[in-house]
Amino acid sequence: MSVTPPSPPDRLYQTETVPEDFAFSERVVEVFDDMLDRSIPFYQEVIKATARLLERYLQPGDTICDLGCSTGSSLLQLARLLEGRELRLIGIDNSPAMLEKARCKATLFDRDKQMRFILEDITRLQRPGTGAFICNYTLQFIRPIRRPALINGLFANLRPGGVLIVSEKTVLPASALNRGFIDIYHDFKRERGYSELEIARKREALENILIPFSIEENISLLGDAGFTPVTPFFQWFNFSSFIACKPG
Ligand SMILES: C[S@@+](CC[C@H](N)C(=O)[O-])C[C@H]1O[C@@H](n2cnc3c(N)ncnc32)[C@H](O)[C@@H]1O
Ligand SMILES: O=C(O)C(=O)C[C@]1(C(=O)O)C=C[C@@H](O)C=C1
Repeated sequence: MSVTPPSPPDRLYQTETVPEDFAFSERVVEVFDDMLDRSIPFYQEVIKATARLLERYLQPGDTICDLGCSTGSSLLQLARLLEGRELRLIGIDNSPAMLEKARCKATLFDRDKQMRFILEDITRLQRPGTGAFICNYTLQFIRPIRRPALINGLFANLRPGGVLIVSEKTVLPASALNRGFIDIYHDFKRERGYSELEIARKREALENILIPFSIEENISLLGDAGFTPVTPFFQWFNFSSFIACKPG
């Protein structure tokens, strides 16, 4: 079961005008839950896998901080999957429109007492003693040059024994296989009702905005910050999820 109320269908890229650069604008927020549902392979499965990992690592009283929480779908699902555990749930995003929607959804599902949504830039975050950070499909929107400082900051803000979960779109550099993975991803989108034109226009809008790293680059980024072990726990073609542990 998903804890997402129906969102209007994502038809943003059906129009013929030249697409603007992708941004988390009010137009995107409006259709965002439908967009994620139809654009991120195994989105719900990754949240379930994350819950399975977190229940093994977290301690009573721990805080889970979801970075780039958008409309709060992951935190709402985690609240349900980790029901009965004494955890504090915090969602952080720098889009007021996303947070407004997240707060409405939390109220709608009677979870508003259990979680807080905070307007903040994740590159300036100060939350020492956090038990787990989740950074799903968000790092790819941070300029590559700023990623090491962000990850170093997350390492510093985790308590010893804490974990960071990262999910990202990835790239296979200089590889013909990369083209194949992208084609398979576009088939996935087509099967979910996106037209050729919508797929092409979204791709253009995301150019230079969503900058994917390879699996190896993500692992190095996390390892260089001091996380060990670092390992993927999920992969579907050009989408991967990693767990990175701060030694206890
Ligand atoms: C693709 S969405 C993340 C999806 C979400 N994590 C989930 O799994 O449902 C990326 C989010 O990151 C947020 N974001 C991008 N840069 C940010 C920053 N520097 N600080 C905080 N949030 C940021 C955007 O507003 C957007 O809501
Ligand atoms: O539509 C795509 O091509 C995507 O990469 C999906 C993706 C993502 O992975 O973050 C891109 C933008 C939106 O934030 C939602 C999903």
